[in-house]
Amino acid sequence: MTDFSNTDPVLEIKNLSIDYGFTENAAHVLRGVNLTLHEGEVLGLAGESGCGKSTLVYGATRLLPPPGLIVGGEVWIKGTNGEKRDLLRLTDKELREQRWVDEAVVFQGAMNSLNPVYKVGHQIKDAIQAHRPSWSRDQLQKRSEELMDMVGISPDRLESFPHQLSGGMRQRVMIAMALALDPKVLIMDEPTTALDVVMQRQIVEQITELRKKLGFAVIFITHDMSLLIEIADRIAIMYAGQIIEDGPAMDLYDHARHPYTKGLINSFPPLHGPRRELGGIAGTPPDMAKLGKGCPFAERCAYVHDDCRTYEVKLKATDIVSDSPTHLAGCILFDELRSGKELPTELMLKHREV
Ligand SMILES: Nc1ncnc2c1ncn2[C@@H]1O[C@H](COP(=O)(O)OP(=O)(O)OP(=O)(O)O)[C@@H](O)[C@H]1O
Repeated sequence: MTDFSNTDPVLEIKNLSIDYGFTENAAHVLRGVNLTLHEGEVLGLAGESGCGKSTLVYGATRLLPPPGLIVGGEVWIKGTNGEKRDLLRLTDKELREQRWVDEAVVFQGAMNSLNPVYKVGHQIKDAIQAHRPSWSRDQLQKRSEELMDMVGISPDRLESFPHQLSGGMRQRVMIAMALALDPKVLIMDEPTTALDVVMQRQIVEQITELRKKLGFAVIFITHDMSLLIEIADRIAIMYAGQIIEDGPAMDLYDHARHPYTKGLINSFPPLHGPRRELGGIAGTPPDMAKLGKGCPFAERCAYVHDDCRTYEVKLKATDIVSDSPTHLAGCILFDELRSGKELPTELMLKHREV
């Protein structure tokens, strides 16, 4: 786990807002999200189903299908030439040219998106050729073999059809394809969810290895906090379309600030360390089409009080309780702590002590 906060950002999402629908009934699914990914960093994005993780990354990469609508914000990406451009303001042609080169996305359920009637090699070469039309057949073959090798599959499997590969192998092929043009940013939406735990582990280890070797930065989406702590340098937690906590992975895991993060961590068994009783979070996330004022977690929060009903969630430093200046949280308790009120004891404890 490394601190990348001093390295240059490769991706900066600023104040991104996304609606589903455009009538007065539109659901404001993403509300002013800020997120920064630094060069070479693995950023884990977690939160319960429906909190907006996929909407955030597909919106930020302009891959969001209708009725999703970007209603505001900026997404600055650093290209391979070092120049920063706002993805939301590129023309379609510019977008096509930079996609796969600057950033690549491995979609949720990607392993099922290989075309069943073409051999794997054909599909990898096709993807490369779209961006490197002048490459010879030999060059395409060589790069495809290199990519298969990189993700731990024998290059002779280029001759296989997707159904001849296991789920884990198909997922690796998708990762190979995403890395084909050496992108600086790799976005992975639940890349291991459909796989058994052994395969999950192997894929996570492989991504870690490849990241070290090739130096790309990763946004890794999952709802599995235990898995995230294995791979991420930094973790951002989403709830009801907002980032409610963002901090160095270990600090966030050990000493979660937001009551929601605490509940989320407590919902998964730890991969290492002593066994502990699992909790969970009572209730369900709010209906995004009917969000009112105040903290959207208030209804489910054990520490809720009157002021939470009008509190406007805003990420702020929590260095008042830790020495990590980059650990941010959007919870009224920390504002109150600053003004002299005490924090509930459970929130002062390290997660391992709870
Ligand atoms: N096509 C759509 N029309 C209306 N609302 C949608 C649509 N797609 C998603 N939503 C809503 O947007 C919210 C965020 O969904 P999103 O898929 O981004 O969440 P997620 O955190 O990625 O969930 P998961 O972990 O299940 O993939 C949800 O409340 C969902 O109901």
